[in-house]
Amino acid sequence: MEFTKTPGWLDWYTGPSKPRFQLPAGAVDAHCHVFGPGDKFPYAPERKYTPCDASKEQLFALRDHLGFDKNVIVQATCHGSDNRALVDALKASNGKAKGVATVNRNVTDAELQEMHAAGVRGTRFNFVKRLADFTPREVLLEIANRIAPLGWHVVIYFEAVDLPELYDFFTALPTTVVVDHMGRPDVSKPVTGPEFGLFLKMMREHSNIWSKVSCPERLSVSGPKALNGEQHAYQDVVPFAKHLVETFPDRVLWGTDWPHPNLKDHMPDDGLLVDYIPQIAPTAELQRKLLVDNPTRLYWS
Ligand SMILES: O=C(O)c1cc(C(=O)O)oc(=O)c1
Repeated sequence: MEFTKTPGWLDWYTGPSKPRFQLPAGAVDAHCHVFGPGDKFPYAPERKYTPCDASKEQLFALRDHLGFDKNVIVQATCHGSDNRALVDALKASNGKAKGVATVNRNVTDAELQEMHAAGVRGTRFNFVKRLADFTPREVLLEIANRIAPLGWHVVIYFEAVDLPELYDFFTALPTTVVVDHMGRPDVSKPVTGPEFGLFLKMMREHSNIWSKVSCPERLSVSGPKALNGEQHAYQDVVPFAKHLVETFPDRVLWGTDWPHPNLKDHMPDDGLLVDYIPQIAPTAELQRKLLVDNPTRLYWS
């Protein structure tokens, strides 16, 4: 099938730099995606955007170039609940990738078992309105109760303004819960303010809730951008991510978010995104927890 990219689509950055920051041995890129290729794994009819292709081979080449050991591949909304591209990538990874799928209530136990065997360890619930249609809470809870016995967790993606309304649902989930991209804080507001304060309270009071401290390139208002050798990118996001890493060192994950769906402003150099990490995890111990220990515990044990 032939697909036409969403107008204005930015393709991922080719020829990323070699990071100056040397990743610790066993580091995991714990949030990245594969897109298609569309002629083999068609994009879902209900998708909200049509991306460029981003294959498993290209993802694994990036992993090796940046110095990561493994990947956690997260089902992208452009594939809906058709997890074939994800499962194909997991099976081709020689044990070097685990996955987070998107399932609906019609998924069978046999399908869940098959995904588990391929390396899926979580399911993703999306509350970002521009990306996914609304699913009733009772359906999501039903899915969470189905996947819990497999030892899977739930990944949630939402915007900070929606947290007050979603708070009770999130904190009642029966599994480990991993928040994508810090719950998308408005970084022009203070890190000590009430909006991020609610997110911090949720993490403080619920030890099953984890956060990915990823996507500064999405959240930053001030920049500077991770381009042209910039070693101090996305200054305005640093206090938010650093606070989470230092306060909850055993419940944070980091990922590139390659191939960076729906960026409108610029496409970062992934090598420089890796160079952003020591700004938010300033010690070797914090870096090891963020990049090695935490993702290994959640996905490989
Ligand atoms: O902010 C986004 O547009 C976005 C989209 C997706 C997806 O479409 O799955 O995943 C992400 O992690 C981020």
